[in-house]
Amino acid sequence: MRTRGVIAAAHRILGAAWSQDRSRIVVAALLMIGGALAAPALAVALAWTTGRFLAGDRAGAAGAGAVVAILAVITLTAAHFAHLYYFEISEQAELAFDQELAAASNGTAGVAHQERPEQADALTVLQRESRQFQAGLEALLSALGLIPAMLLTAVLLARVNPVLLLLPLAVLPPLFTARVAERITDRGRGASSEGTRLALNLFHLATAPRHGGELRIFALRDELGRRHERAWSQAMGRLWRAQARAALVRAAGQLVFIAAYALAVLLAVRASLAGDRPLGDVVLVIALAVQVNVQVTTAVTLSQNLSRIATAQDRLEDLKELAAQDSPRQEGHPVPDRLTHGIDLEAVGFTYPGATSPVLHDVSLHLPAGHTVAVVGENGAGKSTLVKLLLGLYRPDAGRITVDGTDRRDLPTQDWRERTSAGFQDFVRYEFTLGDAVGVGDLPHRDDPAAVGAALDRARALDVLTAVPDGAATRLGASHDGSDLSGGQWQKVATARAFMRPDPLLLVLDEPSSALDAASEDALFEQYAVTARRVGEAVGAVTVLISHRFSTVRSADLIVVLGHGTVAESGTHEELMGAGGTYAQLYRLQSHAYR
Ligand SMILES: Nc1ncnc2c1ncn2[C@@H]1O[C@H](COP(=O)(O)OP(=O)(O)OP(=O)(O)O)[C@@H](O)[C@H]1O
Repeated sequence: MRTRGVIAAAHRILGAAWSQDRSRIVVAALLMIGGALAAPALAVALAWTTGRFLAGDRAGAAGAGAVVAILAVITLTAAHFAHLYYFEISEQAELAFDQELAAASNGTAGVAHQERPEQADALTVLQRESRQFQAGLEALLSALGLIPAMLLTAVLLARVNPVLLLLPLAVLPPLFTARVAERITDRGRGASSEGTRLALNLFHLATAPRHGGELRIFALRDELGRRHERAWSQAMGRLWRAQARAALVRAAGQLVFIAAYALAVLLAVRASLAGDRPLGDVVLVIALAVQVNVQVTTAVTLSQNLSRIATAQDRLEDLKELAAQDSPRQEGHPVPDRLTHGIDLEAVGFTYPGATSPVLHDVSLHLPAGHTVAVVGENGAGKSTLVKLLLGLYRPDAGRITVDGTDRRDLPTQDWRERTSAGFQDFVRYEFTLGDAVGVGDLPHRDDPAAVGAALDRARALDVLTAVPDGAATRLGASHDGSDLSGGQWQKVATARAFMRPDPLLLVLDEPSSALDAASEDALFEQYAVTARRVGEAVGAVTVLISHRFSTVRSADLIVVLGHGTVAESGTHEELMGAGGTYAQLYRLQSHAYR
């Protein structure tokens, strides 16, 4: 057990809760302590009731019985009332953890850390652990009640017979076998997880509305049903066998405690028959011995929970440390108001975290200020990677990128970000109102209907506004009972978001028309050319467009063809056609296909 880590975690949880609302914590702690002490007190009251009853003291027995009832109510309800007091505070602990995790995850300059295997794994584990933090305060408050309750139980048992102090030792075998059983069940879960995943996937396939058409056309219902049943029964068979073995192991451990329990009761009975102790002691031992089992088991579970929280906390700190190595640059060379020269890539090379070979190598390019640049190349050529480097989401491993002669890394990250905009290929579907889903592209103007309307117009997406029931106020996405958009409509919203910032120095559109119909695509590119010209003239912006449609890229001022991770060709449409290389071949191929 990592005692120091656990103490640090406990200190942190209590400290945060204390600073939020002392009085609630005090009341919750008192209720937990009261509830926990009521259990051994109940055993005493039972013994007392028995004694009074045997003594023929009816009134005394009735009074003691009333105390039993009151203590029983306290035992059963105190924890629930305590929960009402600490519930909100413990939810806050989870929220605080989630926020810290989100900050560690997204508070960096780039996104590379999220892809390094060790950090990606830590993130996945921490996302699952977040619920633990909500339970942390409850665990601590329970521990606060448990300690005096265990002490009181020990004192009461020792008074009957000091040998009974050995009872907690009898709880250890069941605890040990419970852990072994848990491991057996875990292994069973692991062995059946592939089958369970497959079965769930088949179930999802068979029930998700969007698969309905295909399933009917190919008459796959029964076939899926058979596969689902096979996968499910295979997985459940394994799990059942594991659980049966685990139950046997658990029962073996419990037998040890049952033997010790019987022995303890026998000791009390013998002392009572010998007239050394009152008969009430037998009742006391019967009730207390069960509590010893509960107390020790709870203590171990609580310390395991706290240990898990401590581990999660350590992981989060490690993640924060690693993320801090890539913290956004706050100061540096000021970002120019307008570009006069442009953006240069000088022998840039890049390898994804965890990958063995570079995606880009020796890329040298001049992207002139105020010009439109089109990037083309086959799937996986590195086009999206190139624009992510330009946007500063990844850092080049080799070479550098300069903005009007200044290394991009010397520009304050936030200032550079504010002068860039992008429509990504894997854009986000924000389930906000339509207005917000567009407006967040420029937070200061998020609530400005004119700015949102203009962005929608630039993206040729005004039809989305009229297609939804409440215009810009329509909540988007399935999670709101709102209007779910089509794939093309979502893409139009993403492009409109990219057009929100009024004067970007770098505007990137990565395949903005992949989901659009032909008419929408033409309208978008027509409007894109207008926007590119406008920002080019206004601030010398460089607009970068990635597209597989050669007819749309031909009008770009510069066309860059990527191949084998580097620049294969670059020039204007006319120059590249004249050179008769890859571009010319592909262009002819596409125009031939269209004809
Ligand atoms: N996050 C990532 N981690 C590791 N490898 C990646 C990652 N993203 C892309 N790659 C790899 O880098 C290469 C270039 O990918 P990229 O997305 O830049 O290509 P692209 O030219 O934009 O392709 P497409 O035309 O299909 O969109 C591919 O081989 C891809 O598998």
